[in-house]
Amino acid sequence: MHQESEFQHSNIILVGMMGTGKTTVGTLLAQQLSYPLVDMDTIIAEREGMSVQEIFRTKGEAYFRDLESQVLEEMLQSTGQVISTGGGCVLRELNRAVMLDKGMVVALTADVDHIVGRVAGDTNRPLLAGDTRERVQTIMEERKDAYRFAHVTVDTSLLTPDEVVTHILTRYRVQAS
Ligand SMILES: Nc1ncnc2c1ncn2[C@@H]1O[C@H](COP(=O)(O)OP(=O)(O)OP(=O)(O)O)[C@@H](O)[C@H]1O
Ligand SMILES: O=C(O)C1=C[C@@H](O)[C@@H](O)[C@H](O)C1
Ligand SMILES: [Mg+2]
Repeated sequence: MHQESEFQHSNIILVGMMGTGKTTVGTLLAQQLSYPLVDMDTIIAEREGMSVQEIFRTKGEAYFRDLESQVLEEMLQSTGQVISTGGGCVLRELNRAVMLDKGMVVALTADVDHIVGRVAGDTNRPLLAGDTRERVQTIMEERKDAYRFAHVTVDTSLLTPDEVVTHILTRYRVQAS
């Protein structure tokens, strides 16, 4: 016996640490639902005409965070979208409140080894510059509570992106009663 999910047709908002698969899973989810995909990092980079890496370097993290909050609020005026947030979007209380109000918030997690394996060699993440493992461990420790506000949490460490999508869609479409 199932009942319609409270979330059906609302936004699906993916949050989580860098490398947990928000962009990858978001792309697949959007395809399956025929929803538009809103990748916040991509929108911010397009608006500024430079990569996230360049924004951090030339304008600083505070500037990026303000822009991120502004874009989030704008994007959440619409419904029926998949939104892949940037990894640090959860750091502001106001961002978390807006997300909870405007969709089903899904936190993707993964253990340090899997994250390091996924992001190794990619230079597009300014906060991971230097010793990647040390940076991932430090940021995960700093943010260990920040991702806990989500409606749903999926540990992606041992799942393929398609399996992560299946978990999310099950929760999105129906709630077991
Ligand atoms: N479940 C998974 N299993 C294996 N590899 C994965 C999985 N999810 C994502 N990946 C791979 O990990 C890398 C990082 O994924 P992705 O860019 O989607 O992460 P992200 O959460 O969007 O990171 P960021 O916060 O930096 O934007 C990509 O190479 C992707 O193919
Ligand atoms: O975790 C973070 O703070 C970040 C994650 C990326 O998605 C980008 O938004 C940026 O590199 C910062
Ligand atoms: Mg991403």
